[in-house]
Amino acid sequence: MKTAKDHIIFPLDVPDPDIARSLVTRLADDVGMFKIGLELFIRSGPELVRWIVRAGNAKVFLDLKLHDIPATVKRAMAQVADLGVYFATVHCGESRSMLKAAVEGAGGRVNVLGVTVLTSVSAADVATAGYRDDYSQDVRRLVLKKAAMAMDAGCCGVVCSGEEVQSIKTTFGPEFQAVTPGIRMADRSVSGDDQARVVTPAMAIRRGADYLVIGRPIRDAADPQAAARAVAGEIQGALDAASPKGRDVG
Ligand SMILES: O=C(O)c1cc(=O)[nH]c(=O)n1[C@@H]1O[C@H](COP(=O)(O)O)[C@@H](O)[C@H]1O
Repeated sequence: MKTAKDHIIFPLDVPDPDIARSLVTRLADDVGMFKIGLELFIRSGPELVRWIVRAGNAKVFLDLKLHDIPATVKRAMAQVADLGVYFATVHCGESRSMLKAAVEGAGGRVNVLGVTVLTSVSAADVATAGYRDDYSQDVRRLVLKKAAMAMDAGCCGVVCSGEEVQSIKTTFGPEFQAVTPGIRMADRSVSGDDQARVVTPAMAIRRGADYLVIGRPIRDAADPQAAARAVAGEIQGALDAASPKGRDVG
């Protein structure tokens, strides 16, 4: 049975492995998973990934967002799978064969998530990139299209924003995992924010998100532990309020 903190993925978006280790130590009781992204991986490599996996009581998500020709993605994902992490990412991109290659490379040893449309991308960005009007006017349609590719390829789920998560769950069912970044507390902003499609922790849970990726609101708080606990409290409130028949839009 998942507890509130198990829904929280904390990204170790820091440049220094010592800072990352100290955050892991401080937050291990308050979040369910640590995410290592490009910044830390480029600096510290697989050794830090192995350290966090060994450190124990939280899962590890290696977020390298692979995007290349299928043969290259397959070989890279096979290396990721060797590290013993729980989640890894590949961009949904334009080709189903790249997603299939990622799943093949994973070989059932790591859960592959397809990244649909980044939460920093707005409808205007989608229009500028040349997508058809029905996609730029409703980013959700593009997210659903990419999620369908991910499911067809055998991904365990997708990364999407809280604006699309309910449609993902309705369309692809409860087992298809929805990981939702772009999480912001209702009462506090983040300086220089680059996220475009954001929701609160309670909204994400009510709409069906399985996991919330929440970085700066915890990392930059005066007391990151207290901030993580506040997020867990809000998640618990939303879980308690959810009806047994499913969650509604909030
Ligand atoms: O794959 C991701 O984790 C991801 C996908 C996405 O669409 N948007 C997104 O923000 N992320 C990651 O989620 C985290 C968000 O951090 P904050 O914006 O600080 O909460 C960062 O580590 C991003 O790399």
